[in-house]
Amino acid sequence: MIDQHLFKLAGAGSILKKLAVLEVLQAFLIIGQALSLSAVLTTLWQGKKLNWQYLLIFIVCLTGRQLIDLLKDKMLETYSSQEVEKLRQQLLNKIFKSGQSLVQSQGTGSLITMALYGIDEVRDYIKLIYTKVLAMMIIPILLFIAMLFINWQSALGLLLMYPLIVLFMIILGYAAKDRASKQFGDFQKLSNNFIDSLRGIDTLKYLGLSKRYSKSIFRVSEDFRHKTMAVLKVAMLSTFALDFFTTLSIAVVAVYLGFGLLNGQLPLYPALSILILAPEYFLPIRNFASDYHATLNGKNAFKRINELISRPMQASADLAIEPWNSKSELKLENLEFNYNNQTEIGPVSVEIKGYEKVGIIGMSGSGKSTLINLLSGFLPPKSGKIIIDGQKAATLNIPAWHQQMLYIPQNPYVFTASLRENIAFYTPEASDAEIMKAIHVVSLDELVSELPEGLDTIIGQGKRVLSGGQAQRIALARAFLDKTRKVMLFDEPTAHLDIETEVDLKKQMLPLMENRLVIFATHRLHWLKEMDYILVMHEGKLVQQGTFDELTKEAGYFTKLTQEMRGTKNV
Ligand SMILES: Nc1ncnc2c1ncn2[C@@H]1O[C@H](COP(=O)(O)OP(=O)(O)OP(=O)(O)O)[C@@H](O)[C@H]1O
Repeated sequence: MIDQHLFKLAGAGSILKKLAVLEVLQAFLIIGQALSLSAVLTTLWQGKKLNWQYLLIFIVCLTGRQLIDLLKDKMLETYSSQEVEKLRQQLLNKIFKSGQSLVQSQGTGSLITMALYGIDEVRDYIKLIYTKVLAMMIIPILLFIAMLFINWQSALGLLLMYPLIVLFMIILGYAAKDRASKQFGDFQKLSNNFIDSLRGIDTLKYLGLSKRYSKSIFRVSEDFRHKTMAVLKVAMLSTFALDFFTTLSIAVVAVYLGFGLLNGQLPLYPALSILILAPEYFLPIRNFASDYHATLNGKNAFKRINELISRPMQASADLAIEPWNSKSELKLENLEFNYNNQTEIGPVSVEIKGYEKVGIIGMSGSGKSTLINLLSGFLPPKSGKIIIDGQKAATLNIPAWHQQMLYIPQNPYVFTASLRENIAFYTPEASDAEIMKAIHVVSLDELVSELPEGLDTIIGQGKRVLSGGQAQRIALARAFLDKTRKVMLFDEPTAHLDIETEVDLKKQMLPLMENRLVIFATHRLHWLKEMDYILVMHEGKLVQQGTFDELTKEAGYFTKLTQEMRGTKNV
């Protein structure tokens, strides 16, 4: 019913001990409040003077109770906020460290939901469970003992109802739990679906499919609504059942006490004390039950977040590798990778040296991006050997390797930040003159002159949006500014540019590629002539490798591929 991880949070033991002490104190105050109020009412009933002493005790107990509630709230607010912040940090670390593999497997929407709403729900979950469970474990026991001393028959009567209530709560709790986890699953599906449709809104609009897609969102939302209603139905049913049973047992005890009073077998004071204590005796369990359903989302979110945090991290190798230089070597031996145990990529065996320019060519889906991702260390190989700088490594997920890499993907990300910050991404210390030079090299001068605040204009999502080609030129300008990183990984860096712009840009890019290791995946054949060595990919396999001249002389797949490409593409 309650996630055990909750009690394993740092500092849980200490705060639970403090809360337990406060609950015990509160139980005594409840007893004091009931006894003093009964004493005041009894003396008034007997026609005597108002007993100020008992009234004062009553006021002190009542005020003390409220103050303890306030104190508990404050302690829990501070504690839960601290703990969820740590949890959020751990989750974000996991997301950032795992990178694209985690985002791809979980979905962006689901991860956003988890890091924002999920974490907030965990905060409520911690607060509710910590106080309510303790109150339920401590207060009824102490009140029961007090009632045993006041009138043991009534105390036993009230006790009899307890197992029935607990049993009922367990049954309904299980029913609600099942429904709530389905509801949470739907919530994640809805988030992914929504983000997905927002991202693809242009395509949907152009294809005239936005209405059909909005129906699919409507269907998922409706599913979510039905599942939420199912949870609420069980929640209401259990609250009703609990209220019914507790009210019934209090009524039975009240009738019993009433007869005792009428027969003169029971004095007013104990009868009144029991009557005041009886609802307090059931209050903690009622509070727990009424909030239990509200905490189910928190429980599901907490479970999912813990699962994500404890997912094994992609292996990384903390090798101290030298900055890449003209003598450096990278050897891949039978490197293999597969997506979800299905699509096989590899085996790839290749030796890359110094400042070579290595082209990767192949049809769409042949595995070029996957090979680039393996070389960048963003994906972990399934098997094979990597030898970098004479050192063996199971993966290229090596911090020292990343620090020397310039990576330009097919769709470079433009951050919502100023144009200056976006361009000086690798080199925040770059001067405006250097940035302007980089802008000129990648032919972005026109864009800068159009922007109202020049380099200070905020670009990216929600601000001035750039075209695909402009985003790629920003990525190239970033690379241009950095003189220290010696490894360049290009994944079709000019895919969004028209051929004229590309030819212009190529002139600027070629000097940039000098004295660097360049790995360049491309569809465009004219780049291949600039490469020292070419890897030819076909259906996930490295089918040929060699220099441009060697490959053109061989009657292999490369010749067929280039012929096909010449027939369809500009070269
Ligand atoms: N995240 C993924 N999950 C499952 N399969 C994937 C994933 N990414 C790529 N694939 C599959 O792996 C194969 C190689 O894809 P990859 O993106 O490496 O090809 P590519 O040559 O770069 O294609 P393109 O030129 O179109 O970018 C394809 O069959 C693709 O469907």
